[in-house]
Amino acid sequence: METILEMREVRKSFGGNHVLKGVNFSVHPGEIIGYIGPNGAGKSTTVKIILGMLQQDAGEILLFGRSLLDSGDEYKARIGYVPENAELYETLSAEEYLLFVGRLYGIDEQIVRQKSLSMMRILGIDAAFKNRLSSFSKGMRQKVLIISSLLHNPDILFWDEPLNGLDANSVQIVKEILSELKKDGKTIFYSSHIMDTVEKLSDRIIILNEGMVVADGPFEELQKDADGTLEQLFNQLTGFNEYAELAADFVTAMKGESHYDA
Ligand SMILES: Nc1ncnc2c1ncn2[C@@H]1O[C@H](COP(=O)(O)OP(=O)(O)OP(=O)(O)O)[C@@H](O)[C@H]1O
Repeated sequence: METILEMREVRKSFGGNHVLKGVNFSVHPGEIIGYIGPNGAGKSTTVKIILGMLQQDAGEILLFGRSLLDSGDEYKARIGYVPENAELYETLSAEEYLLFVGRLYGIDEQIVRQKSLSMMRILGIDAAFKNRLSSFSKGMRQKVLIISSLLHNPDILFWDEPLNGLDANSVQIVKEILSELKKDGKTIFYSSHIMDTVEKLSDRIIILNEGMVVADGPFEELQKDADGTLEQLFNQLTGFNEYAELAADFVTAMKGESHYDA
C-alpha cells in the first residue's frame, strides 16, 4: 500500500535521556492517525523531527515518498502544523497574525483575510478578528492556531493536542472538521490525551511507550487483545495500574507525611 509517511528505526536522545529508541510506523494517504502515549513519551519530539525542527540521531524518515534528508524545505508547504505549546505574537491582532502566516506561505492577502474571517466565523470567534491575541482566551488561541495551520490547504496535518483548551461544542466541531478533511483526501496525524475521542476518531492508533511503538492498528483490532476501552488498553500497555496507590501517596505527600527525603 502507498505510504505518505514512513518512520524507520528513528532514534533521538537528549543527553542521556533516550526518548525515541527505534520508532517504526507508516502512514497511508487519507488516514486519521491518533498518536498517543504517556506524558514525556516522545510524541511531540517525533512530530518536531518530521517537521525538521529537530534532527534525529539515527534512522530514516520518508515523507511524500522522499527521505527528509534530501527533501529541502519545499515539503513544508504541504504540511499543516498545530504545535502543542505555541507562542503566538501577542501584540498582533488575529487578522495581522493570520496575514503574517499567509504571507509566509505566499498566499494573496485578500484570500487570507476572506478565508480567515470565514473560518473564524464558523468557530464563533470572528468578533475578535481585529483584537490583539493577548486578549484571547486559551480556546480562542487554539482556534487561531488551527485556522493558521489550514490557510494553505495542506496535504497532511500534524496536530499536537489540537483539542487543547476547547470547550465541548468546539471539540465536536473540530472532530467533524477532521472527518471532512479526511473526506477531502487529507492525511491527519494528531496526538491527544482524550482517549474516547482518539478511540472514535482515528482510523488507526499508534501507542508510544518508553521510546517504542507498543501498539499500532485500528481500535477494533487493538481491542481484541484488551477487551475494554482505549483508556484501559492504554493503561495496560503502558504498565500503569497503581493509580489508586499513587493518589493516596500524593495526598499523604501534600500533608507533609511522605517518607521521601528532600
Ligand atoms: N529540547 C529538549 N531538550 C531536552 N529534553 C527534551 C527536549 N524536548 C523534549 N525533551 C524531553 O524528551 C522527552 C519527550 O518529550 P515530548 O515533549 O516529546 O513528550 P510528549 O510525549 O509530547 O509528552 P506530553 O504528552 O507531556 O506532551 C521528555 O523527557 C522531555 O523532557
